[in-house]
Amino acid sequence: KREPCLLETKVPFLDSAIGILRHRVNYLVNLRNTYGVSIHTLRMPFQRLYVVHAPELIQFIQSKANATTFVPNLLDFGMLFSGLNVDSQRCLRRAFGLQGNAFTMSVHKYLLSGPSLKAATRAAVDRLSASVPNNFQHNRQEGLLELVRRELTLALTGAVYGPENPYDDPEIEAGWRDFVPGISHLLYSPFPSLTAHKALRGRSRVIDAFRKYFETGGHLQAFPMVPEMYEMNKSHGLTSDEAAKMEMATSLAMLSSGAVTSFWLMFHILSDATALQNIRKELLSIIKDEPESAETTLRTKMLNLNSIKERCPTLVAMMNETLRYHSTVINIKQVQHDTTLADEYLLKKNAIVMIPGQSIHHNTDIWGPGAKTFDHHRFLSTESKKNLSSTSAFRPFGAGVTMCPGRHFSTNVILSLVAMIVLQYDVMPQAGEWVAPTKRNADLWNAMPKPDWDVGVWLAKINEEKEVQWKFLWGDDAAIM
Ligand code: HEM
Repeated sequence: KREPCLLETKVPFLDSAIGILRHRVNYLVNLRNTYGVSIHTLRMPFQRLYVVHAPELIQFIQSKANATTFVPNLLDFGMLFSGLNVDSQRCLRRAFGLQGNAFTMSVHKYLLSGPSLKAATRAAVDRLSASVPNNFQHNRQEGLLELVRRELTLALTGAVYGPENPYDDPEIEAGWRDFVPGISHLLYSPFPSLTAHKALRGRSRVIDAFRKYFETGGHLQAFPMVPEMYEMNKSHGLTSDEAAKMEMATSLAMLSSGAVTSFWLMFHILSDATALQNIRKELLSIIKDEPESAETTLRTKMLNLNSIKERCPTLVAMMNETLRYHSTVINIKQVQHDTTLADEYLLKKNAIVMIPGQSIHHNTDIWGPGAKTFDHHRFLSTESKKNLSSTSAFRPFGAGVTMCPGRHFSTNVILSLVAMIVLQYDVMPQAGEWVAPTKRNADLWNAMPKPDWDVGVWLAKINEEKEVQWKFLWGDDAAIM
């Protein structure tokens, strides 16, 4: 009786499974909207789930005092979809317990801040500035998601895996794309080998490529994070082949949300003429003309992308609003022992606590009456900006010790890609007008929802810029001044 109330119990144990299958990412938020509860229980076969919606309860769960009661556990998720064998799983559980894994530790060490974050960002930006002019051709027609996805995949993986990046091979990139839709099957299907056959074949192709990459020393030329986590996994007893599989976890963290975020950000910018104009104006105000050289007749314009966060408030505000408005993040923690939350709710040992980000991001008490609409001005106001630093209000990257350590790397690279596109191209909808795709089929496990269909666009190089040669770089902070 003291447990949070149980909702939807027409068919015991199966209501929730059916609800998730039918409504996917919207299921938990629909329940909150229907019943208006702060916390409730869902019963799944062999598992109790508590879904927490109220900011004050979330604060209790996240408090330092409760850090050992509510423990995140991403290791199981990583091991499940990377296909590690039982011995390797045992090794990693023994080595790390619930304290992350070699991958999460290395990302925290290398990408969270400092010179290594700068080096990784710079490597990704260099790749983008070389590839955008080749792939974004005048008059090209393609899906917007597909355009940004390919650019980001090659830039992010290139920066991390170095010159021998397995994803440079289109076959391997296609293998990854085949694999991603299978993740939901690995999580929920009793027979993934039957229901996700194509996805598992794609995974094998990617893993084989990584085996070869490590065997031939490709990792020795990579960002130091890669050899470090490989060696760490081997030192805990994984064979080389099994350690290579853990790159599925790195790839998923790196690739699952960035392209979708860029798609929605681009969509909102392009479909709002005022926003687009303001963003172009802000970017143009920080461009420098390079001194003319005898070698070329083109004018060279240089943009230090490192200054965007300081000098382009509208672009940054739209990025934050894209994350707030669209995020489908669900934080998952495991209850370590029977406990009473906020002196009221009994939570049982081994149950899973789920915190849907949308309950917070669309909460009118926090964000005002317009919480459920996209507002490109929202984060220009001081009041809303204050909320950015509170994970009880803004949590697209999670919260606490497991808060996404790749958040700065990904925002740096996404903002850079968007700046390169809007400065050089007019991007028009093939359909004649911008129509936002629905997100009904988005995956429950992804922090950002993929659109149900891609939006066909038509690229036109901006006329004035035909005579211009662009130089995009990620400079030192001092260069901003
Ligand atoms: C827009 C892009 C991204 C979004 C929205 C995003 C979101 C998230 C979220 C919601 C979590 C779970 C946090 C929690 O449980 O509290 C997470 C964890 C993580 N992310 Fe990201 N992420 C992005 C990009 C990246 C990139 C590019 C990398 C790495 C290169 C990365 C690496 C990680 C890692 C290692 C974790 C696990 C942290 C831990 O357990 O300690 N992410 N991310």
